[in-house]
Amino acid sequence: MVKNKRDVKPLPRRASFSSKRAVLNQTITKVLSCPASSTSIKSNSSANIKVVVRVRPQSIKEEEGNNRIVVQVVNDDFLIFDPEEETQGFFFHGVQQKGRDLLKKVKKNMKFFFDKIFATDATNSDIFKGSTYPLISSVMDGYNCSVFAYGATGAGKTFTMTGTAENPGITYLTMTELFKQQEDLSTEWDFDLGITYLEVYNELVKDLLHPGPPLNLREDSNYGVIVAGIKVFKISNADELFNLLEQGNQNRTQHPTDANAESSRSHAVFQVYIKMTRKSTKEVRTAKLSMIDLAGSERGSVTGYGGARFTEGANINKSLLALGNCINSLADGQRHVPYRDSKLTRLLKDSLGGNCKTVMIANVSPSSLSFEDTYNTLKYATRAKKIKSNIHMNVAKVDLNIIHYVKMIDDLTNENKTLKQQLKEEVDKKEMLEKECERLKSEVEVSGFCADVNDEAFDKIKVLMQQQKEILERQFGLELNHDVTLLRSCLRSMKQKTDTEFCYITPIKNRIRDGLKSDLPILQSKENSLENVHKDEALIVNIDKQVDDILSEHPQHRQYVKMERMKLSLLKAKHVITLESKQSEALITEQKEKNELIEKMAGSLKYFYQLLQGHGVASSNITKQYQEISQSLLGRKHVTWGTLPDSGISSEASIAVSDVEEIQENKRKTEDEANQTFSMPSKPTKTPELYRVKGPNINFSRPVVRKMAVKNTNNKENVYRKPFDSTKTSSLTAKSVVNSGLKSAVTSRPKTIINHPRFKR
Ligand SMILES: Nc1ncnc2c1ncn2[C@@H]1O[C@H](COP(=O)(O)OP(=O)(O)OP(=O)(O)O)[C@@H](O)[C@H]1O
Repeated sequence: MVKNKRDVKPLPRRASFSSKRAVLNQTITKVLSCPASSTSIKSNSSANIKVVVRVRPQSIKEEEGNNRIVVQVVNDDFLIFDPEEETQGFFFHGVQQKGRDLLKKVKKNMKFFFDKIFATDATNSDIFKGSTYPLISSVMDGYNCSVFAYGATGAGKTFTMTGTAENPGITYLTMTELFKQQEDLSTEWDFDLGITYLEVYNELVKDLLHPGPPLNLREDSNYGVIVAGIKVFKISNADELFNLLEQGNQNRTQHPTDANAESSRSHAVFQVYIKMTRKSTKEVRTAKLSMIDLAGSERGSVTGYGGARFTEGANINKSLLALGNCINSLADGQRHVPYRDSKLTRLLKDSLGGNCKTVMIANVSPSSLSFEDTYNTLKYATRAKKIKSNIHMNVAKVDLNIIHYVKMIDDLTNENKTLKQQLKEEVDKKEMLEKECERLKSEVEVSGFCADVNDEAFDKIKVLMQQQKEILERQFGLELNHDVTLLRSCLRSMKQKTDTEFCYITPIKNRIRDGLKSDLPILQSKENSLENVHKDEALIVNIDKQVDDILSEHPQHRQYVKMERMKLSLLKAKHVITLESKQSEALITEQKEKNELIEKMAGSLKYFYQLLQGHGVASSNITKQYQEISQSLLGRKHVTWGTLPDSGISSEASIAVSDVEEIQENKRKTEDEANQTFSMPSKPTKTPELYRVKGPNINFSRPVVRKMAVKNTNNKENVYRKPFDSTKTSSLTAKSVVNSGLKSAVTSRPKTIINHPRFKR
């Protein structure tokens, strides 16, 4: 039983939470161990706002005034407002009259139905179980959700949302459950969680956790209305939340009024941003959970205040009126909804008519003292029931066209085959070089020449041969370093591109084009160091010429020169072997990673196909494509469909490397295709203009909650870097650059060395 506001325990926004933490934790544990209510929010693409009504107990004042009870809760979804009293008959001079007592007011006796009705004995944990508990799994599935408490001043909104230390409100209960579910899912998902807490007071938006000047609202195509400059706090457990809530509530504007001793004079909006990344597939889900404690509406006469308090009240009423108008427009299905009439309605735009599962908690007093307020609240709540919102999961890959997956898997499979073939060639080449090395070694031994000649020509030859050796050694060092680094960096950047873009819809053309830009600096550096190598090569040729000239005059030194040149050849052969084996190593690693990637993609493909199927949007074409790709992977080795926990299929599949010709044919086709499709500039003359990339990223470290990018049904295309100007292009193509990076690293350099005139000798 509620006494007067001043008689009941203080609300936590003024109480010290820390001292009551222990009691509270026990209560929470009890609350959360109770089974959840059967109320459920269905994950339809279109859902009505769920409306629950909470009737608070009478306050002492109401009780003492012996006021009539005007709300009769009949069962958990039906109540009668202003019920008929027991008919006792109307007697006049002891005689029962036929008509009714005209002095008595006619009762409204109105029947209201809601999704759930909580009578006066309901606790906050009951409200939690019947309202926000079902929302939590929706949040985890990537749906935006919101809950707001609506009602007249003193109707129990803050008690419901914030509660007391003994009877914690649903904000705390919801967050505790959210953390619990987060922990349960932590083996499969990585979580990023941030919160904001703000108030709208006198039409000004203020950060409650980081007080400062008023903040502005901005529209974001993905996240609807966002608050520019609000500070997002990262939290990882309920305790941290507790402190922040306490801190925020301290900052909330609150003044006593006649109607409510601790009346909240502002609308408080608590928001949680969640980003979930599936560890296995890198699927990203984002969701926003908003919990709103509205300021109470009041009649000027009831508050009994003038001046600042009156302005306050007028602003509250103005924003609530705007809210009522929005509710009416949405309920009537009107195209224009006046969200812009107040800051509150702009903030609630998402929750009311956007991509959001919403629960409205209508708080009412049962006493006839609040007759009008209760009646209005029930009427608005009834209107709100009619609002439908279009909801969708904020899952980065749900709208991925399955054909892209098929193409990506095909590409990777082909690439894998090519890599295997290259690897085989490298191994063969290495064997050949080792044999050549042995041969040269034995030749040197057989020649058995010992240079003891001591004349000027011989000294000159000696110096020149020594110079040549030094140049070659420097060249080898450079080549080894450069080619291996280049190959590694090419492979790494290719892998990064595939990995990061694995989970978004990215037209392959754009993806490769973007990737090329990052390869350009590497190609540039390759060009530079190749220039040095060419200079060295010219020097070597020059030295050779000088030696040959000397030999023509002093043929007696031919034997010595031959031996020295053989030594150099031996040196080159060893160098090539080292280079080959380093490159083979990198290729083996790359091949392993490609296999893993194919395996991951196979798992993702299955998961998303099931997801589409679950949502009833897997068309026969998609099903056919899916079956084709799964057929082509089944029966091949190393592709395990069971990478996702629910995949069910555990058969092993292979990516066969059977036909070298087929591989080359495929590669040729792909290159032709890429050549026809696009080209790129010969030089990165200026930094390409960057465009906003919409992706499911939440940058909590930034002060502004910007673009918590989620794919929007209206906005399916990602925005990429500005395409290159096709008029300024060279004949380089995506594939050719990536391939040439690879090819040159893998094959060109060794070939250059083997074909070098000195080496051939
Ligand atoms: N279900 C309840 N059980 C016990 N006490 C309650 C309940 N609901 C509300 N109260 C008490 O009623 C008083 C008014 O509640 P509360 O401050 O939550 O109203 P409010 O709707 O937030 O008002 P305002 O809009 O003016 O801030 C408080 O003292 C609160 O403790």
